[in-house]
Amino acid sequence: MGGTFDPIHHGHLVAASEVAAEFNLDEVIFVPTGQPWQKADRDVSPAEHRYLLTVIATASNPRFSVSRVDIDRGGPTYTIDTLRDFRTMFPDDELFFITGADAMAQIMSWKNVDELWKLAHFVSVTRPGYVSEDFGRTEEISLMEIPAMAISSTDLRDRAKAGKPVWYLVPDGVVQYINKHGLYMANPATRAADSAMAPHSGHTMKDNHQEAPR
Ligand SMILES: Nc1ncnc2c1ncn2[C@@H]1O[C@H](COP(=O)(O)OP(=O)(O)OP(=O)(O)O)[C@@H](O)[C@H]1O
Ligand SMILES: O=C(O)c1ccc[n+]([C@@H]2O[C@H](COP(=O)([O-])O)[C@@H](O)[C@H]2O)c1
Repeated sequence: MGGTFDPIHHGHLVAASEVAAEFNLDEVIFVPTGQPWQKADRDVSPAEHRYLLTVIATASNPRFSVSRVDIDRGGPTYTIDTLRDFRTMFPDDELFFITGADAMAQIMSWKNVDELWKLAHFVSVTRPGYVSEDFGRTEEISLMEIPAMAISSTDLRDRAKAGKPVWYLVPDGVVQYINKHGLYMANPATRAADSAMAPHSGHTMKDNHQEAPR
């Protein structure tokens, strides 16, 4: 399952879990993007933060793991490269690529799209607000309904910036990592000061800090 994961949230995790159960997958490998070229018009957090957030969020599930291939390759991330790398790493395995309906709707704009179908079977899960589409490629794309999770990373970043809670929309460890590193804050100077702070220093950041639920 590829994604920018800025930050990873329960929508991603439920999608992965549902597809793993439905298709009897041995493992779901989360692949954070290096440079998501179709998001070049917006700020994307450094890959190392997104990678660690993904590791934290998936750590409790023995069938979940995280790959650095797209980050370590460098340059813009194309799924054609991801799948070629995975085919090399797992020559005898059946490969699936998990997307949400919004990502699937854009797939015809992806690099070398005609070759993608030969490298993996695509599973597109439902996502609130988007229409599921298989472009008539019923052999290559499975559409799957999952419990509706109206969560997006964009909304989470906006909430964190506005000082609204993100608790329970993401795993607890993701909230703690966001706090520790001051991710998505309005003021980068404040972010640098906060990320240098030791945990439990007594400092409170009323505008940005995610207060723990009481
Ligand atoms: N709530 C969700 N339900 C189902 N699929 C999702 C959901 N959120 C994301 N996905 C899918 O997960 C993959 C990675 O998504 P991505 O990391 O871009 O998250 P996002 O929430 O869409 O981020 P952003 O709001 O920053 O664009 C994509 O295939 C996307 O369609
Ligand atoms: O290959 C492409 O050209 C391409 C274009 C856009 C997105 N993708 C992949 O789609 C996955 C979801 O992307 P995103 O931007 O929704 O996080 C992620 O693995 C991206 O690398 C791939």
